[in-house]
Amino acid sequence: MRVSRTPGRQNPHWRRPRLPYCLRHPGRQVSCRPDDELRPVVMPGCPVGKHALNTSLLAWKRWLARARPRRLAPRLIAAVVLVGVALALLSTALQLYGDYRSELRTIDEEFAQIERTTLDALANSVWSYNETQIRLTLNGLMQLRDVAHVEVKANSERFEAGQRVKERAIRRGFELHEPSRPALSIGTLTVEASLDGVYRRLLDRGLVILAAESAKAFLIALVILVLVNRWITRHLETMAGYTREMSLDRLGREPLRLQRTGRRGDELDQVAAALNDMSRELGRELARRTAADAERERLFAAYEHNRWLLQAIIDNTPAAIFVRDHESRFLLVNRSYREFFTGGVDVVGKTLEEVFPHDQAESYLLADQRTLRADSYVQTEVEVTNAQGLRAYMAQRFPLKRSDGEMFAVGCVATDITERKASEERIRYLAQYDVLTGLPNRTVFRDRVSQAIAQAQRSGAQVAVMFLDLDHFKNVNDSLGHETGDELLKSAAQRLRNCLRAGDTAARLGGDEFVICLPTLSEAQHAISIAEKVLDALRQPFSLDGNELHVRGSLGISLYPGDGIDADSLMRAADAAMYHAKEKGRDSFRFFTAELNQAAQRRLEVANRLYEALQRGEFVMHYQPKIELSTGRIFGAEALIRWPQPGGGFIGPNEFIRVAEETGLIAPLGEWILRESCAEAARWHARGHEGVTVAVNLSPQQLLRPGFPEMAQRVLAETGLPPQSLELEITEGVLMAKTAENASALDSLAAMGIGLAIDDFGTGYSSLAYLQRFPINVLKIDRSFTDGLGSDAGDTAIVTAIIAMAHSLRLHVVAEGVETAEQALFLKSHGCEAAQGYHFSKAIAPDQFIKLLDSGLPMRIAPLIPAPAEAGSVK
Ligand SMILES: Nc1nc2c(ncn2[C@@H]2O[C@H](COP(=O)(O)O[C@H]3[C@@H](O)[C@H](n4cnc5c(=O)[nH]c(N)nc54)O[C@@H]3COP(=O)(O)O)[C@@H](O)[C@H]2O)c(=O)[nH]1
Repeated sequence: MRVSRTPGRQNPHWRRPRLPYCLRHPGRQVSCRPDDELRPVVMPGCPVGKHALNTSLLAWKRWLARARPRRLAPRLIAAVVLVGVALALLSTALQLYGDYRSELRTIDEEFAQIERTTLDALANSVWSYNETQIRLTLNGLMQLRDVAHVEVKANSERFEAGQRVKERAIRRGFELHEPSRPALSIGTLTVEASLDGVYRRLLDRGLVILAAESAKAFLIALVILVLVNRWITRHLETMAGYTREMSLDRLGREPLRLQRTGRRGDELDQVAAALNDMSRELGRELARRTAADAERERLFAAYEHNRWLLQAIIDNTPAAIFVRDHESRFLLVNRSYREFFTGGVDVVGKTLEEVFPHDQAESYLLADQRTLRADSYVQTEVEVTNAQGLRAYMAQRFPLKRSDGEMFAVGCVATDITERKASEERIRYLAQYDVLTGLPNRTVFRDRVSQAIAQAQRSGAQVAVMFLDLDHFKNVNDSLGHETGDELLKSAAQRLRNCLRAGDTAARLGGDEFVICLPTLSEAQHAISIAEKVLDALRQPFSLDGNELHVRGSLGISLYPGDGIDADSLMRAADAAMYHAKEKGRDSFRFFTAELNQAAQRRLEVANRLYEALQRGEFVMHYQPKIELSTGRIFGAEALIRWPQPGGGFIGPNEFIRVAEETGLIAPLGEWILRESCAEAARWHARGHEGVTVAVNLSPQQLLRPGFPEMAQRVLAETGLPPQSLELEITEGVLMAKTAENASALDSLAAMGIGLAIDDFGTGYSSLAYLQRFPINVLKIDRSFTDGLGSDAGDTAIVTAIIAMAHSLRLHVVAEGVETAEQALFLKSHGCEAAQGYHFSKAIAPDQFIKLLDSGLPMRIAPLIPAPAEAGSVK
């Protein structure tokens, strides 16, 4: 880049300020902007006449500026010549003046000489009146250089020579004295010297001097010019050319070199050195600035990139982001903010009041101010209706500070928490309500009962707590499926609600268990009427999925303060009363009593002792023989668990299996039962009773647990029992629940060779479909049907039908609960392959069972061994 000769137009660094000026007041500057052009302006209050004059002066100045010689040498010559001529004139004038004075002195000396040499002779000539001599003397005087006229006056005589001079003459008169008497004047001599000659000589000499001086001055000027040109001007031109040619890329690189010999160190060298210094410094400065510019450009590019990146990030972040200054003016917003809060409109530069309705703007402003006052994060929740509907946002404001610590704005990141809030609401709901029925759950119910108790304590009223369980709900679930079961629970819950007043609470504890709280009960009779109302409501048929279901309920009632003084004790009491109602024939209600309290306490005690009993190995297995009816041979046994109690007797499985299921202990307990039964059967085999099978009852929860088939396989491997010698008894309900998982587990078990029997067949759905679908080998007729054989036509018909159906499906049939020889004979005559029951043997201890096997005797229709003491009696 070259340095411009008119830098103001091209290069801002070299720009010469061009100030506007007033045409009327050219010397006066007026205020201007940096980019103002030189332009005439008229200042107010300037007389028009002066204005015109100033315009002319300006024009002249410009003309002179243009006409002024550009080169230094001619100007120098002119100056030297002018000065030389002036000096020559002065010197000539001085010389001429000296000559003039000298001429005058010469004239004076001539007059003195006349006085000395001529006056006495002339006085004698006059005294003697020697006219010729007088005339000769006068002519002689006329020979003097400047004498122009001489005149002698004596008495009346007058003698003269030359011409009288009227002006520019010096006249001198001399007295002529009588030679003998010097005091006596005899006449006068007047001599006139003309100055014309003097002047002429002076002029000639002046011209000569002037010419000589002028020539001298010219020569001197010429010499000066040559020298100045040689010593100065050409170097100045070199400097000018160097400066003109100076460009940004040559700065500091090519130093100025003058064509001079030797080291002088004079002003020119100093100027050249200064120029080189300047060029070098400028070069360095340029390099520094270029580097700075490059760095600035790099930084700016980086800044632009970062800004773009930041904007891209904040625009693509799902959170809404804004920055507002002290005056609530938006400095920055991202795309999400525009979408969520301003309907897509860009609001940067606008204030809150310009964007939002007054109330909204006011609340946002208050939040901003709170953030600035607090000087820390401030979190608020905002609800906004936008294109996505009503959304909730969590706005986290934070103060923004400058490097000096001064707060200048509020930043905010607002995240959409609509889903989270909905989830929280849902979690809160789930924590308090039963999803299926919408009724409060146990936690809320306990709370309501506690509140009711607190209120009753003040008012002296009673509080009733009811525990309701749907009778045989399990059967509905098992036979019609869970969906229908769920629908039934929902409908039952609705009916419960309909039976209650405002202020009463109905809740679902889980499964088919409901609880009701009646606060401020004035008398127990009111609880009875509600209980009857509830049971009556349940008695009305339920129409679900095209089925008409008849459901009953069992209901227990406890009262505050008589049956308990807190929510838990009242609920336990109502639960016990409900069990009592079930035991007493269902579809009824019972109040809690002291005896029930004992039973409930016992259930609690069982639950508490169960784990320790398992750890200590307190359980034992008993085995009930299974008889082949055609031969009377014992071909297997059903393993039945017993819990012996100190002092004799057992706690029956009916009492603790359900507790084990409720507490989750059924898993380890079930595994122990399987291992113990398989080990025992392996012992039978070891004693030579190969082929004798053992049937183990499976709780529904056991089969549904993942890994059950693997566990069974492990147990068989550990005990050495062939899989074909193991039969697992499952209920119909197990097959109905979670069909896919069951099918997989049952298939695995069957694939191993384990036999599968359906226990209590006939009490559930009795579906042929699942018998075909699952790998079942055996049907066990429930003892409730066996019980009516021969006496109850219905039971007899059912049993014969089951036997026929099982055979058609190529299944073996085992009749349970055979207590009489008639029942055994009937079953045998109708093709039932096997039976078990008290008629043959109760469940007996392992050693007894081995003895029975070892005896090798076939079972007969009549019992072979006397019935032992009641093994299942409950302690
Ligand atoms: N998951 C497991 N359940 C088990 C296990 N052991 C037993 N049980 C289940 O407990 C219920 C009660 O069993 P229990 O008190 O042992 O009663 C069994 C027999 O004693 C009884 N029985 C047998 N024959 C007769 C009879 O002729 N008359 C009569 N009144 N009762 C008789 O029946 C019960 C066996 O029933 P079932 O299982 O249906 O074959 C009971 O439901 C057991 O299943 C266990 O180890 N695991």
